[in-house]
Order: sequence, then C-alpha cells, then structure tokens
Amino acid sequence: MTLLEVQHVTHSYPTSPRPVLRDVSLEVVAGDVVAVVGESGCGKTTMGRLIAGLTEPSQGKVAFDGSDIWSLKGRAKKDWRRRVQLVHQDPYGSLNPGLTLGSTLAPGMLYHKLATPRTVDQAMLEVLEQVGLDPTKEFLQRYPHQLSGGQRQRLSIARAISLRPDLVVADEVTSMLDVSMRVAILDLLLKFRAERGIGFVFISHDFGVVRYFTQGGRIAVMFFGSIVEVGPTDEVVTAPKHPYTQMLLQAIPVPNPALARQREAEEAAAGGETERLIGEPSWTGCVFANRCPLVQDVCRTTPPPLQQVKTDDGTATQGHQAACHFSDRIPPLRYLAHEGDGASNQNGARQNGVHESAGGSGSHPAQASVG
Ligand SMILES: Nc1ncnc2c1ncn2[C@@H]1O[C@H](COP(=O)(O)OP(=O)(O)OP(=O)(O)O)[C@@H](O)[C@H]1O
Repeated sequence: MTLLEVQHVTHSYPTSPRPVLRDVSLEVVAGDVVAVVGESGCGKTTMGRLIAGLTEPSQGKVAFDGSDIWSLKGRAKKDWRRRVQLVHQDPYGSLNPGLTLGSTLAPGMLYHKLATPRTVDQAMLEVLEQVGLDPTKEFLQRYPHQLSGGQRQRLSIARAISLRPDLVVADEVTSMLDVSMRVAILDLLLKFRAERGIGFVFISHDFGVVRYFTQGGRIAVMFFGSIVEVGPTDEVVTAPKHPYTQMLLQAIPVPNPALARQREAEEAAAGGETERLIGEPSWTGCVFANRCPLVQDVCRTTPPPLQQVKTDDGTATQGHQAACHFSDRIPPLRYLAHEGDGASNQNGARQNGVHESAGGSGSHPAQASVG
C-alpha cells in the first residue's frame, strides 16, 4: 500500500533565484525505507519539510494515504499529524530547553489520546525504555541540557515514536553525533522499522550511512533539486546508472589500503576529481552536464527524463530509474567500498570505537562520507 506520494513537486523560496526542488516525485510504500542522498544544499531538508507538511510546495502535490496533505481538515488532519513524524538533524534545536523530558513527551501522547493523565507517566517510562534511556521518574524530571548528544537524539526519537507513527522523516539524524553513537542510533531506528513496520524517509549526505540504513529499501539520489537516480539499494550501490551516483560511491573511502592507494594514483593520473566536484550545475540541459565525465553535446541542450534503466541483458529493471542520456553506457564501478574489507573494516570499527556489528557487511557508516 502506498503511504506517501510526492508528485511532481517544484519548490522555490521567495529569496531563491531558482527552484530548490524541480519536478521531484517519490513514493514510499508502508513499512518501506527510502533514502534521499545528495550533497549539501541539493534540497534534501526542503524535501523532508514538504513531506512532513511544514512547507507547502510551490507546485505539485504531497499525498499521504491517498489524500493531499494540504487539503486535510479536522480529524483527518489530526490523524495525519500523528502518523507522520519528523526527527531532526539537530536534537539541540528541536527540543525546548525549558521543558523537562516528561513535559516534552506527555503533551503529544495526551493530545492524540494515546495515554490518559492517569496512564501517561507509565506510558512515558515504556517509551524511554524502548529508546534505550533510563526508564525512571527521576529521568523524566531532567532537562535536555542535562543529556548527552546521543541521549538527546534518543529523546527526539522517543517523542516521534510515542505517537505511533506510520512514517518517520529522519533528516540527517546522525550527522551531529560522534561515530561511536551513529550505529547505535541507526540500529535503534531499524529496530522500530522491523518491530512496528514504520516506514522511513531517510535523509543524509552520507552514502555510507544511507547504504547501511536502507538495506532492502530504496535510494533516491538528488543533485541540485532533481532526482537523478532512484532504485533498489542493492542495485544503486553496486550498479549505479547515473555518473553522479557513481561519483558519490567512488568517494566512499575504500577500507583496503592497497586499493585506496591504487585509486588515489589513478585519480591523480586522470587529473583529479576535485575540478569535477565543484562544477556549477547546468540549467539548460542535464543538470549534471558541467561536472559529468561522460558529457556529450546533447547533455548541454536537452534535459534527460528520469526513466527505467536497462540491465545488461536488455530488460528494464523494475523501479530503477536514472536521468541520464547515456545510462546504459555507465562503466561498472571500479572500486566498491566493501572490497577487501573483511578484517580491515572490523579494525576500522575498533579504531573508531564503534561496535562491530555494523562492520561485517562492509557498509560501516562511520567510514563513509560524501558531499
Ligand atoms: N527558508 C529558506 N529560504 C530561502 N532559501 C532556503 C531556505 N531553506 C533552504 N534554502 C535554500 O534552498 C537550497 C536547498 O536547501 P536544503 O536545506 O533543502 O538542502 P540540503 O540538501 O538539506 O542541504 P544541507 O544538508 O546543507 O541542509 C539551498 O540553496 C538553501 O540555501
């Protein structure tokens, strides 16, 4: 069942010279996880705010459970407000410093009738326990500044989860945490996904984190307000069909030192990646044309539509789309970030003080960053 539909959304801020989102569409099925990944300023947070109903799109529609969220009224609106929750990048900014933890959690549960004044204390203690915080009445008396960064993020998650949402928009939820906390927070969210079937729109600039969180889900890659590739996580990370996705993946550090040195040498011989990574977007043809290593004349004049990619045997891959005139000519990835990472990834996890459960898959979120 489709829970969320972003349909042809274009969005401009009054002060922005160009739209910050351009004809963006995205679907999230109930219980599914879809990541939006791209470099800083590409429009990810704007997308999250539109989905959470904090910003109204200039054009296009955001629909939840089949209804345009901006047409909802009365009980349906109240219900939608509970069912879609946003967890921010900055737990410091999203929590009221003047409210105790109890006063932070209780009002939402009472307003949505998920607890009564008699049961709310017990309900809050249960939520604290579920997110790994101290489930005691004394803890509920604390203020946000008395918590560590990781505890504050757990509290933000508690506030969202306490309302029993169907969809959580998680916007850069680990970016302000040190590496030792990242995996724990990601695993906590994944636990809620597995146990409660909560769907996620997971926003991050960090492809390593995205790959870890969206196993079995989907990834949408955004470049300057446009989705340039979307598809199942496995396919996008192993066989990207847009040069920008490929660039982001190639930027993930390779844990194997010999491979890393080889890659550096090849990049230096090819003139380096830096020039390409700082090129301005093109506004006439393909948005990526000015940075693209494969650019052709047509790319500078004609924007490529987001369309089904072809697999090697010529069949279209269900749900894997790319906006590139030459997506069938993208060469295979030269270096996969999980290559040769068995022991070295675990060593990296130890060095970084991160527990090892995330290292074995070769997609350790402490090791990869883009943008
Ligand atoms: N309220 C606003 N008013 C005007 N411009 C804005 C506003 N919010 C964001 N922008 C601009 O819109 C563009 C997209 O910003 P957005 O925060 O959505 O991107 P992002 O990918 O989340 O980046 P970051 O990770 O740095 O937050 C940027 O150029 C930004 O400067």
